[in-house]
Amino acid sequence: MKAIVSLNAGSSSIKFALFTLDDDRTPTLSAGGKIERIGISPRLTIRDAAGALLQEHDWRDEAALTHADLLAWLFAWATEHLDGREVIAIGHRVVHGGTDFSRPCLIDDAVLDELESLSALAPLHQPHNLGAIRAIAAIAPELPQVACFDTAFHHDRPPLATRFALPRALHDQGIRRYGFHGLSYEYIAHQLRKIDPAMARGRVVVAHLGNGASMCAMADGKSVDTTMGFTALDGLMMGTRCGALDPGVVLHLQTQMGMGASEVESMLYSKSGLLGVSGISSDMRELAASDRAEAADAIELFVWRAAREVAALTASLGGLDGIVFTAGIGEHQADIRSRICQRLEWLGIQINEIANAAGAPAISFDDSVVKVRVIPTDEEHMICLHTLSVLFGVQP
Ligand SMILES: Nc1ncnc2c1ncn2[C@@H]1O[C@H](COP(=O)(O)OP(=O)(O)O)[C@@H](O)[C@H]1O
Ligand SMILES: CC(=O)OP(=O)(O)O
Ligand SMILES: [Mg+2]
Repeated sequence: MKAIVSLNAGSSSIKFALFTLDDDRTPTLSAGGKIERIGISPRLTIRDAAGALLQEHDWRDEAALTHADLLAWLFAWATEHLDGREVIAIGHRVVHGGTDFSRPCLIDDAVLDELESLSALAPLHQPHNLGAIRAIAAIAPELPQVACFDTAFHHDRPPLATRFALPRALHDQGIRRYGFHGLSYEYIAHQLRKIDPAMARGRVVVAHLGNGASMCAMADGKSVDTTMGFTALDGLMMGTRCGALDPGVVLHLQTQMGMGASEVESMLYSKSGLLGVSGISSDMRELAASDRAEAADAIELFVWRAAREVAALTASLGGLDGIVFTAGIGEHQADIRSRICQRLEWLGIQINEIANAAGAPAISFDDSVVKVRVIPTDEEHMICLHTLSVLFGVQP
């Protein structure tokens, strides 16, 4: 049986899925899993389509294990467990597509070189995405690999939303707001159309709150604005990233405090956010379980910034009909959802605390002006559909 593999290397995780194809090329999930907490204490789980556990592994306190180490482990596991399935292509999430890549594409050396030149704009992601592609090309040079871009969903936003108030020439050189998490937003837009078509046609803010976090303002399922910009540093506070920051701080760190560019980069990408403010962890579950004041400060800032960005995106949309929470924190941490919504009551949001705590899919009261939903994201599914579209020309 033919199969497609989707690989999604995030900043703190590698998610993957194996889909088998029936005769008319419809994909069915066969197994999927994730290695999470990379850089802290990696943990792997692989499940079959029914959710039954196939494999579990804990690399306790092995913070030094890299994405590449863990990928090698995963290949070895996959090779042993393909059970006669023939992998016909691998689809990858590639975080940055720059100005040129507005749709998924087959990867060749020229594409790889161009994507490599964008690595500096996504240092927590692009090197892992491209590293996986190169590793697979070395083992199976004939196997088609497809790049699916996080930036593509935002490509057709109104031009205003892509512009920085910088000299015009810089925009033309590609220094503009791109936006990320596009595969997740595209999947949510598809799901929302099925689950709640009226809301899908309206003005919706999708809050992708994971280790990386951003929000997308969607009108009729299309991105009109988003919180991330030129890089995945902008916007919300994240696990280890600062989010929106007065650029004067960067100048001050360099000119007055003598920090070099790479030191500043490492501070903004890897030592800030929840980790930087709490001094405890980048992992929201750990902070929620902590009774230390620093953990509470970090969570409060995360919530406050999130509520502020929902309001900003509401201005971009000219009003708000719905909010969708998704990704690790958005799907699983009811208290964070509740606290963000409480700060937005003035917008007409009435959250049903019982439904929210119970993990229900709709978490606002029926008469809430703004409807609030939780929809689990599935970037791997979107990657599979895009890979099929590149191979066989069927649009997702
Ligand atoms: N049940 C859960 N599973 C995964 N992540 C969770 C869960 N509950 C809370 N989280 C939080 O979600 C964040 C990870 O989100 P995720 O979307 O998996 O990240 P990534 O950006 O690496 O894809 C962490 O802060 C984690 O603590
Ligand atoms: C773009 C981004 O921040 O991705 P992730 O959430 O996977 O880190
Ligand atoms: Mg992610």
